[in-house]
Amino acid sequence: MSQTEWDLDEDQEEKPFNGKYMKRMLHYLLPYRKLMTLVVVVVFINMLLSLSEPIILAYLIDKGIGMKDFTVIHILAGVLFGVKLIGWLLSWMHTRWINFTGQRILFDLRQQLFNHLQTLSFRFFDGRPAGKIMSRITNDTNAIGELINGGLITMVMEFTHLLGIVIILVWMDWQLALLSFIMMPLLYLIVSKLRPKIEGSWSRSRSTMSAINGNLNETIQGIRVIQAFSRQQKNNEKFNGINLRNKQAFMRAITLESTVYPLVEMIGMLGTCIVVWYGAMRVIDGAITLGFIMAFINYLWRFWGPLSALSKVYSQLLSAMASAERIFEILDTEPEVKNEVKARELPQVRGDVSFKNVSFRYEENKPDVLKNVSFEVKAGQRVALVGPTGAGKSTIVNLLMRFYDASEGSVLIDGMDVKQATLESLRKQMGIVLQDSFIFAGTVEDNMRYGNEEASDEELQRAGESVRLDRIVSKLSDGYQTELEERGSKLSVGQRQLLAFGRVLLSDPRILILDEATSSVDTETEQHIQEALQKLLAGRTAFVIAHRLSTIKDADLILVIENGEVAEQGSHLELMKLGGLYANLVHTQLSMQESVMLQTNMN
Ligand SMILES: Nc1ncnc2c1ncn2[C@@H]1O[C@H](COP(=O)(O)OP(=O)(O)OP(=O)(O)O)[C@@H](O)[C@H]1O
Repeated sequence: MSQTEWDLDEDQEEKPFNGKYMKRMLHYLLPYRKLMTLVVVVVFINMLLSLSEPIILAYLIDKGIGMKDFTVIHILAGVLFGVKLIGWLLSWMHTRWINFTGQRILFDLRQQLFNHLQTLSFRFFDGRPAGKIMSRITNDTNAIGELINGGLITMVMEFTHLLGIVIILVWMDWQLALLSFIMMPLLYLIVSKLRPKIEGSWSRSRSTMSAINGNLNETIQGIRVIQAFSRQQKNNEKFNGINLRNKQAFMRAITLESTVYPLVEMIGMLGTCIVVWYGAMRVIDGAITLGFIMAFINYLWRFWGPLSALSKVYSQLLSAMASAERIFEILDTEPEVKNEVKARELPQVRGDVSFKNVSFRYEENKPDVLKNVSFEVKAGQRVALVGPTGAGKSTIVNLLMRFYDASEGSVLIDGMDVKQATLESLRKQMGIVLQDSFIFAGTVEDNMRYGNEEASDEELQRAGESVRLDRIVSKLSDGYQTELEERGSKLSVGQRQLLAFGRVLLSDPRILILDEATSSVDTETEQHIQEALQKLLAGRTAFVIAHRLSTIKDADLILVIENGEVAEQGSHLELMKLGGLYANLVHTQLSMQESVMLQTNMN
């Protein structure tokens, strides 16, 4: 599935309320419970202060202006100012505290996810595009952070605010209060009918935006292939389609929203107008005072704010539920390959390796990729793994590194089952160089020291010289301190390979795994690589997924893998004598080489 398709097949944006997830989310608040209690108290006091304003105003109108009492006017104006000032101060405080805890919670959650992610086994990453995992760590943690922090406080604050207003309105005049709520059923009907439509359109707008991002990502990553195949026109059409869908979804959402909310406000206003009309008449009747009706109307104005805030928090809550489900799914995934309870440190190994009747499948209910594989390798031997593509060569080294555990049988190092060793002590003694070595952003030295930070400068220099990296480094602007970009894009394929050799040599593993590069480099670099390789392999048990006849011929043991089985094993001479699959492979390669040489000579 392409990135774009994954994005169009967007995860659900909202999920019904789930008490279990809510409890788990609230757990993240626990370390900050004291501060949060303080926030709730401050918010509550602030709400009381804010609710007192219309009443103060009413007194000011009735007792001050109405009775022409300047002392009351002075005092109440001062009180009003004081209330506003304290309110502002309290708001400043609780906003600061909420932001502080919000950031702390986000920090904790992101850190926990990142730490956990690094422990997960390859199988977890096999079936998930990197973009999706990244979006979980960024977007989904944000959604949860916003809810457990701002959202919950808003909920408490606005709910008590709303309750306070209703109580005051009923306390002031229950008949007038009932009259002002006359439009509520109609409002409820409109909002409950239209809100899902608005939310749905926004959700579509977001998911099409995500598809736009996915498409951009795929285009940037694959720009070489796109241009090489001249696919720009086709890509434009595809992008146009997604872009159009995004525009339409946005327009629908904004049209609905700009119709519905003014409508809601107008209907709300109708209720207020009825109160104004009826209240004004009662003021003239002398049944109520001017200050009273002013305060009453003021509370009515305030009524809508908490309602719309609560409806927003509600959708925030549902989208946080969807995010929580995705995040907890990652956090609840146990690493498949992990230290057994009785795992021991693997002592310094000699390097004997044996596979005993090992079978393996990548997925349950799928056929075995390795079938009953057995072989013995003595310490210091060089093993060449050869065979057609998809035969299972990489899978063998994956099991040796314990990236996956064998489904049946056992993998032994110096006679000890790798499952009994702690992962760290096992992998510390192994080194792996893949065809396209991953280079991290940082300096050449950082990359060299990746497996052994404590190495001395001399060791670093020596490793660099051994693999002929020093010649490349001396041509770089800052030598070993030259900054490399992510994936080492400034370096050529051959240079990246030599750097990877240097990195492994410095970590000095007892067992080395090497996926020999198939891509051709110029003869000089090839010669450097071969020389570096000899240095690297010397004195270590080495498994080479070999493509070059020269490497294969030099091997102490050749394992010919076919359809997940060891079809033949032995030395070059033994296998040539056997005249089987290996002999055939060698003949094919030799005749290919001859025809290339013939062609070169003819030209
Ligand atoms: N992560 C994975 N999930 C599912 N199946 C996989 C996975 N990796 C490899 N396979 C399958 O397992 C089989 C063996 O793959 P493996 O990579 O070991 O072959 P290989 O001999 O190293 O091939 P090549 O020389 O092309 O690298 C193949 O059929 C492949 O499709």
